[in-house]
Amino acid sequence: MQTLSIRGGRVLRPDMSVAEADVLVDREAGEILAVGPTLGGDETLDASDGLVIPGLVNAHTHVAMTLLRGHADDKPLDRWLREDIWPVEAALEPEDIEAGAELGVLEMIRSGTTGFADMYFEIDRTADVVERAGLRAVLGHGAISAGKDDEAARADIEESVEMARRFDGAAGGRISTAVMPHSLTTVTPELLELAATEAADAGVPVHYHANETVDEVEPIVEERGARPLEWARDLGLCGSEDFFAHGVHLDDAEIELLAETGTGVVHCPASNMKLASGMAPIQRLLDAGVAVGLGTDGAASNNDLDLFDEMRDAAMLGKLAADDASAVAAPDAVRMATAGGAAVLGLDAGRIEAGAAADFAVVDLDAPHLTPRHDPVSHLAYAARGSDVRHTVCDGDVLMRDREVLTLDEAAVMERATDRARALLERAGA
Ligand SMILES: N[C@@H](CCSC[C@H]1O[C@@H](n2cnc3c(=O)[nH]cnc32)[C@H](O)[C@@H]1O)C(=O)O
Ligand SMILES: [Zn+2]
Repeated sequence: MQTLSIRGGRVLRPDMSVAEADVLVDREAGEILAVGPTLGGDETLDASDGLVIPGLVNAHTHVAMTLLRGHADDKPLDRWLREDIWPVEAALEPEDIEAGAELGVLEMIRSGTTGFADMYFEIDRTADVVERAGLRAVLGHGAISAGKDDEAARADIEESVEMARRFDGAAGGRISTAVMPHSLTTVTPELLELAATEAADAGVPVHYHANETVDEVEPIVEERGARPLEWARDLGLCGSEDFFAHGVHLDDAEIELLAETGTGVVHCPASNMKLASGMAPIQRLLDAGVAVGLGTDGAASNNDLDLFDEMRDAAMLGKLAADDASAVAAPDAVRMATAGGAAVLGLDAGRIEAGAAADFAVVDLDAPHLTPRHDPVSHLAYAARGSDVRHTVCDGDVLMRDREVLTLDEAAVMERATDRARALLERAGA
């Protein structure tokens, strides 16, 4: 057995307590063997002055949108998508997806993220990047009906189903998939239903956008006489494996429905603030026992893929939304970014304990903004940043050691993404 030992640091336990301990990993099984005092190993990672935390989970993103970072800011969702994003996305080529996914994955590894859910185009390219870069992902082809004739819209859903079948279990099991109809308002009811049936048939979840803005909720209430998630449940989109992004505008009955059905919600606080979509009722979701994870959404509405920012934003916005400073406390934010997201995505990760997947990050606490160290969990939620991550490990493999990413050529990735982004905007006439 090949072992890896993370030594000399402190460990964040599943109950959010912190203890001095080493972590011993079975590299081949990609599993944590033990957490305890001075454990030897074939290879060692230095965690002194550090905190070992579960790898962060970015439960909703469009990873190749890194190419559109800073392309269009300061507009609401509908106008932002229609005027700025969709026209450029129409000019995307497979090579762009690859370059953008490499950039996004690089940024995620650097900031301690080891698992993500991605809804985008050309997922074979993203799958290839994930395979090479070494992290975990739930991938899906985002399918949309808006702007397409019936036949093209149906073909898009069919492509999403086919991709989900093809890539489920890829990269030695690090990749799983979902059928991903874009949203409750941009995909026709017939095709939403088809997505649900086909996903069940393929044994994969459904992932979509829902209740992001008031403008999306109102037409459904008017046309269907039901709240969007009540209607989504009737279409078959609210199973215990299924998950959706946003859930900004939810009423009590919908929250109860989500708890009862086990449907996962991915909270994207930065995107919700930037597009002025609103404040999601996160404390109410947590109180009701709904499974909640955190997502950055795409880099064009965030504008980065740093889950540390998301933890802080979730805690801050959660308090504002509840008008209560005790709402969405630091441990809640950290839990959503780790075990919460892992549960939403169906990953056996998100906790540092024997038997769990060896997905973790070591946060360097030796920094002015993390001094003094009264409470490391408070620091994770409120003071730490992605750039404080020293090592990142996924599936027992070291993806970043001493801030050097080992699985991607950082300079080459940034250069290629810059070139492809420039050419893309030129091609799209943007
Ligand atoms: N096959 C589809 C692509 C859908 S991918 C997912 C889409 O979600 C878009 N997107 C990114 N962020 C958000 C958001 O916050 N709400 C809704 N859509 C978003 C993104 O730009 C992308 O077009 C097509 O033919 O257009
Ligand atoms: Zn999104």
